[in-house]
Amino acid sequence: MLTMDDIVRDGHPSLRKPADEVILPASDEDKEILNKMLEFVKNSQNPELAEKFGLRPGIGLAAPQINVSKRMIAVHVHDDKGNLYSYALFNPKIISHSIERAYLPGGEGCLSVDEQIPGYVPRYARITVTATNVDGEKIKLRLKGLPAIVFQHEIDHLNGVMFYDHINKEDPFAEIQDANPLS
Ligand SMILES: OCN(O)CCCc1ccccc1
Ligand code: NI
Repeated sequence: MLTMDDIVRDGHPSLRKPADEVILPASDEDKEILNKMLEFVKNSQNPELAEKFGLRPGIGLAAPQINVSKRMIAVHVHDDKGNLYSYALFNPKIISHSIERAYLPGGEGCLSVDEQIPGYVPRYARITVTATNVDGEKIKLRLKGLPAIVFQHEIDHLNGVMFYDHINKEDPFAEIQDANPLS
């Protein structure tokens, strides 16, 4: 199983390198890696396992964070209605998005960033994502709320972008145009 020892930290070149498209159909190795990524995210949200293995809770993970420069992400998060969004995806792509933006009033964190970096991270409020799941099926997702935020955070990782790149350097908590804070 993956642990925090497998997660590279800010400053590691993999976090700033655009990741490569996964050749489909995916190899058994790539499927194994992606399944382990989703398992890590689920484990990190299990208090017993997180405690036992020293896992920092996370709602997503991108392959560059485990030093695999491939376009693979895992997400395991509930929206504000309690719907579960649990996905292990190859080559996710945002094909359209709202003009309206959204942000988490408490800011964001990252398993690859050990310190807190305060500030609003402006994201699109709604996105449409296409991808191929770990079973090889093409999927299209229309996302809003926290799931939309997480997917953007993970897809940023595939493009070498970190959450704090989006924070206003002059005033981290400056008002964001056309944006609503997620409750
Ligand atoms: O890349 C995954 N990761 O570092 C774990 C935290 C993910 C995350 C945290 C806050 C808002 C959106 C996404
Ligand atoms: Ni992250």
